[in-house]
Amino acid sequence: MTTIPRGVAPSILSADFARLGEQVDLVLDAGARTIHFDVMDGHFVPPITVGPEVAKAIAPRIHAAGAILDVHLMVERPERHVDAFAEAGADRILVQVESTPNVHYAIRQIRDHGRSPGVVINPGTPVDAVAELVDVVDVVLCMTVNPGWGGQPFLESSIAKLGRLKALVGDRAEIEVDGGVDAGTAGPCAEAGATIFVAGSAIFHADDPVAAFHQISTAAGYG
Ligand SMILES: O=C(CO)[C@@H](O)[C@H](O)COP(=O)(O)O
Ligand SMILES: [Co+2]
Repeated sequence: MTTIPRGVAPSILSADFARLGEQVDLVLDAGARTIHFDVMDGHFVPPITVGPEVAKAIAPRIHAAGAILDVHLMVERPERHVDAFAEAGADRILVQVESTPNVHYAIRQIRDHGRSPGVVINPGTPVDAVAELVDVVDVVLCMTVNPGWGGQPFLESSIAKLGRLKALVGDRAEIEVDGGVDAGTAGPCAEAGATIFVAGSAIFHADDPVAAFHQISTAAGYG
């Protein structure tokens, strides 16, 4: 496995898109080493968000800070989009196991671009769905809300699920959590085995996003 930054990964889904560069710089200056970028196509999930051109626009400032761009593809048939995001500067590309019959192929595409692959499972997807993929990815992301929107409450059943996922994954891949992560939920996720903590609204909707970043980092054990 390549070296992967652990800790809190701010999700720009909840940032002010009119000031996107400034908002990314704010969390990079606070110490974020992973910036999470949610891509939604209006099919796999109802909303439509951003694409490779926006990734390309923010990637240079992320890389200049020594951080990585973590692209979460909530799109049908992600294998059609891997090339564009790799060329746009994505460092890690996460594909949903539910989004394609060819998830192993998509992971191979990501690796062939020299990027880091990850696989994502939705709340309704059992951890066994990644059993044949753990050895070909760097990260397994466990959705702790249903995908598609920021600001949803953390699904408490995720803690027991993370325990089952950690038992399956062991030290073969990092475990990332995404959805409803805040200073209250990050600690239990860390105890259950998570090492990467995506947080959107808890950071960018906070009165003081930098303080929120530090609080969640401390709660996760990366303060
Ligand atoms: O992938 C997603 C949503 O589908 C996330 O990355 C959200 O951005 C998380 O937002 P919060 O739950 O932290 O507000
Ligand atoms: Co996400």
